[in-house]
Amino acid sequence: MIELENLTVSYGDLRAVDGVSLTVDTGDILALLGPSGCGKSSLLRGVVGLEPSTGEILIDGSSVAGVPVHRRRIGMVFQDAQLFTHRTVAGNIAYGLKGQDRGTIARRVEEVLELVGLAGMGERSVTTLSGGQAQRVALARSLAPRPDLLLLDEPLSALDRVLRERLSQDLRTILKGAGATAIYVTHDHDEAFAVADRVGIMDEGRLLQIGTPEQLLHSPAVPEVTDFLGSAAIVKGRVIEPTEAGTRVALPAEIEIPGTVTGDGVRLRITPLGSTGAGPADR
Ligand SMILES: Nc1ncnc2c1ncn2[C@@H]1O[C@H](COP(=O)(O)OP(=O)(O)OP(=O)(O)O)[C@@H](O)[C@H]1O
Repeated sequence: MIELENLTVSYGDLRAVDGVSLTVDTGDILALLGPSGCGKSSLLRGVVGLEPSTGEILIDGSSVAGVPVHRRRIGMVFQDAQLFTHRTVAGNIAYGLKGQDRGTIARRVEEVLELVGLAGMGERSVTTLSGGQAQRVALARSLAPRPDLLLLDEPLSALDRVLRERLSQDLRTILKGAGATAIYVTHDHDEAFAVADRVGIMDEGRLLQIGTPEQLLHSPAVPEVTDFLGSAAIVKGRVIEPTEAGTRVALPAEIEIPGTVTGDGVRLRITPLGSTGAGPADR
């Protein structure tokens, strides 16, 4: 379990993170969502120890104060994969496993490659990978040492929209498969809702509200949450079966949407909600 108590990260007079307190249970994924400059990356950098911070950071009840970055057992995945180009895929993943015997390393590398959907690609040069594959390798590299906490800073934002949507689904499956406790930073609502169990909305260094997508949309704590998320309705759909084209889902015959509709109809956008565990919903 990760607990932040009154975490503050300052650059001179600017409080980029301003007294944030939150908890992430073991195995849960929290997305931090907010406009550019609200302090999301600074929060991650404070937690991992790349920026000095005040307040408490507890991992499974123990404070990480004074623990150097490389001893914190925290993995990080960034927007660009930041792979070592002179190493193979397997060489990149093995990097975080130094000190273990070769057989153990080889087994773990295969295990995480399978987890991220790249089984058998260990000997490939990383320079031959697509952007999406490179991010999967970066994720595998971070997961390999079984970190207590994984921090992901806009890991999909360099990819195109279609790939981003597909990978956000996969990412949730991968993180859940690894049993990872994760904080996932993004400015994309759909991505946050697809990947996370709970979402925290940040603005100007403060955490405005933390909750499930339903709680944020239906019971916003402050008007700024609605300003940022916009109005949306969550309509639960029941998953019937997978089909060749996707998934067959039953929706209620009539749904209520916010606002007044004056035209001929409405267009709906479908966002699977990772947090419900109940399958796709219509938003
Ligand atoms: N090294 C730094 N020195 C001074 N100010 C900084 C530094 N890094 C970030 N800031 C400022 O801190 C505030 C928060 O920045 P941060 O990068 O944490 O926000 P963010 O929400 O991650 O933004 P983005 O989504 O654009 O990455 C911003 O006002 C930014 O200008």
